[in-house]
Amino acid sequence: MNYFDRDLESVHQQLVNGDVTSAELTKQTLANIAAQEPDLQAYLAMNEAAVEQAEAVDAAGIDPENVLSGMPVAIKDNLVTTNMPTTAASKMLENFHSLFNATVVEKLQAAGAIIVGKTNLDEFAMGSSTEKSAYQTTKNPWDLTTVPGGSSGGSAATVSAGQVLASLGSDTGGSIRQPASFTGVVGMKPTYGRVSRWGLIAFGSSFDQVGPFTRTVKDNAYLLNAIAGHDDHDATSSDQEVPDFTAHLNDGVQGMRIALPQEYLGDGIAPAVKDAIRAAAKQYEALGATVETVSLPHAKYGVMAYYALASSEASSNLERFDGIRYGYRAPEAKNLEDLYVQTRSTGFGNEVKRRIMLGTFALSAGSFDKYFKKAAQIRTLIIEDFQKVFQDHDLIMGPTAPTTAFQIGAESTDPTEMYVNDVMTIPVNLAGLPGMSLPAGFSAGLPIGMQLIGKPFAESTLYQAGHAFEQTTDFHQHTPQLGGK
Ligand SMILES: NC(=O)C[C@H](N)C(=O)O
Repeated sequence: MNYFDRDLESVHQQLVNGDVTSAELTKQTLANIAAQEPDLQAYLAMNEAAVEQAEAVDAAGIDPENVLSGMPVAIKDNLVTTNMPTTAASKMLENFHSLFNATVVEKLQAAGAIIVGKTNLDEFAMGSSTEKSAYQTTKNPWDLTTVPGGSSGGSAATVSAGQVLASLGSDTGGSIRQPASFTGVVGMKPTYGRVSRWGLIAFGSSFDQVGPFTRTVKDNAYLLNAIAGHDDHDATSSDQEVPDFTAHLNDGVQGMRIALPQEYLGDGIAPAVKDAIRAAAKQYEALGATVETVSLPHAKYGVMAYYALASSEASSNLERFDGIRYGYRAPEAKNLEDLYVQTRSTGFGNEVKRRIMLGTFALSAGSFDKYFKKAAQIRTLIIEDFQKVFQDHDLIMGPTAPTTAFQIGAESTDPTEMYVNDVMTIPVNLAGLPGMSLPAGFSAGLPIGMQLIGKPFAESTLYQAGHAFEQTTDFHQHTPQLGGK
């Protein structure tokens, strides 16, 4: 059993008709995950109570109005849960159990979704390959020798492998969109503030957003319907009205003004990726949209600004992991200072330590103006670049990542090689805009992702344009290597 060729509505219909119960579906889902887990390594924890929870939904009756009722889903292991451990893929949080659920977890459960397990990530969401997990490297279902992207690699892989129809990830600089691109699924990074961050383990608090992975654009809209909205626990969550994100899916792109930034088809982008995006632009024109080349002149400084700002925020957010309040504690410390040093030296992996040091340096008295302040100024210039383009365009299109999935181990020597993966996703986080990746082609058997970027809170426009593209292409219907097993 897998979910290829199925979507939320079709499975929901089976549940409503009684063709299958949520408990049966959940058992099949768990069995399928267990069978593929030795190859895929997408999960860090399974929900022991999943079947019991599904039985409870069956007993209460599947809600015919809610496609998530009784539906198995997965979540990234940096979203806290009371009934499963939360590690953020760090040794620091080995065996950590939260006393509360993340708001998005509460919302999924309120909708009747069955959270089957928690997916692997780069430690504390720092990375673009899941190789930085302290526990395991998730594989890409399209080619098990390649990475699924990151940091939400487990959430992307489980949907791509047909194990669940939906999962949640988080995106600070590309962590939903880049893995979606690498694994051939749909991934949405909502507008900053659209989804509550309460219970998401903080990395870069002015960037982090939770968002869904799905096989189709419509399914993605359903998931965002379920998780969006203001939350009193998160002061940065917006009180903007939450529309029905499925409402405009069939409106098409006739008359839509799409911008294609020249910088997004420049040096460093693989030729096959550029070709796929040019073909997608033609497709949009054929569907009645106009596509115009524009410029985002400061986008190229985005990666530098991000690594100063996000690392600064990380250095502050990760201060709490001191060996006393949470998780891991070094066993043989001589005194308090030694406890801090030993705990943090052995509890954090190298990439996390690198970011903490980078951030601490950028925030230090002698460097603040030179790095942090400069980066904040670049952030403003990038926001202004987008504002200018959006004065006379409805959305921006381009590649999600410069390449398709790379080999495991390929980018492990120079950390900055990994950082440039996010060159086209990071500006979107710097500006707080919504961005979505969807399948737009293949190169040597590996998926290529297209990124659509919208105005603040215009996720509906992205879904509308994404759905129009998906309806006229079949990239989302291909089955990965692992699916043949
Ligand atoms: N968290 C993210 O969005 C991933 C990004 N590649 C980073 O390492 O910061």
